[in-house]
Amino acid sequence: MQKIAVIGAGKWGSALAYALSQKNEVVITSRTKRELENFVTLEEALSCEYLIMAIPVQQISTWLKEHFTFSGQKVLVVAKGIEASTGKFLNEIYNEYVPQENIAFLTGPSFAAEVIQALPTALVVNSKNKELALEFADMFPDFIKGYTSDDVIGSEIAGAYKNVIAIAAGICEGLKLGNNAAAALTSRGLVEIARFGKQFGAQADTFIGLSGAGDLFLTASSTMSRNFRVGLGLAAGKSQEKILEELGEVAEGIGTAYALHDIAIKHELYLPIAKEVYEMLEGKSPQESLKDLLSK
Ligand SMILES: NC(=O)C1=CN([C@@H]2O[C@H](COP(=O)(O)OP(=O)(O)OC[C@H]3O[C@@H](n4cnc5c(N)ncnc54)[C@H](OP(=O)(O)O)[C@@H]3O)[C@@H](O)[C@H]2O)C=CC1
Ligand SMILES: O=C(CO)COP(=O)(O)O
Repeated sequence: MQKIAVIGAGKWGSALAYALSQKNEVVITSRTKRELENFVTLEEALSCEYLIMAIPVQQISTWLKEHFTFSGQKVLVVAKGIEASTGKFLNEIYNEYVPQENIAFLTGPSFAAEVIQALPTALVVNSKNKELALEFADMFPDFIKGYTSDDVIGSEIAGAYKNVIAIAAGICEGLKLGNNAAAALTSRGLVEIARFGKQFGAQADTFIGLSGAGDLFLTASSTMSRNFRVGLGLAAGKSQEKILEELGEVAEGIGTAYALHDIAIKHELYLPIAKEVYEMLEGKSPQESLKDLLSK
């Protein structure tokens, strides 16, 4: 039995702690203390051989700098997003602290609320170290089908970018533009993600699999998605602050839209949906943005 520590007891960290505890010994820690039997100090968590990192992307650089020293741990990063302040991908951030052979990234369509009910789910463990990917995939319980991939950058881009497309899809729904418009937006979103991924060396197949189309279709079609709900809020004319206050949870698509905006300028990339999401977050009218995206 493996001893695993989950770091970050939010929705996803808690759901994964539950899932992994079916076959392994699991402890959990978080910034805010919880009254849980298996809640431990950060120091104790960091001494475990396996770490599940569930801290959101926009906070992770500071957290790693303040708290993390590598001592041989095997790390599975489960967040999805791109750092807004630097445009760095998660694997670039973590690679400053953890060697490539010790790190893996989790992607795929997976609402925490369904994982915690033990509903059937398929996930992908992505790592340059195939043995490590298999080791993590093997830790999942029967209700989670674990796949592996070595396309770290492709799966990471897919997982991060779909949150931005989900915001656009939420706006489309909020504005009642219909099913045709939603399908157009989602499929064009997938093309936009894949084109962006190609620029950074991703494998094309990743985008039609679980990490790409799978997670995009889930997130861009359900009010269970926080990012989709951000879109609904924007369509209703709410401010970013008000939306986040009502949400009470992280929505990585916001920071990622800002990151994509900077990356697009730096690399001169055409990212039409991400650009409109960024502009709506900056105050452009959703009606105007969706018209620019969907009309001639
Ligand atoms: N929820 C889901 O269905 C899924 C989420 N993800 C991804 O997982 C990541 C986490 O999401 P989720 O758990 O849902 O988010 P939540 O909003 O539920 O929880 C956020 C977590 O981050 C911790 N946190 C926030 N800021 C800091 C900080 N400055 N230092 C340390 N810890 C901090 C919080 O700690 P505390 O509460 O102790 O203060 C909390 O544990 C995101 O990247 C998300 O995109 C991926 C797949 C599915
Ligand atoms: O990544 C997710 C599902 O795979 C969760 O999406 P939200 O953060 O939009 O809820």
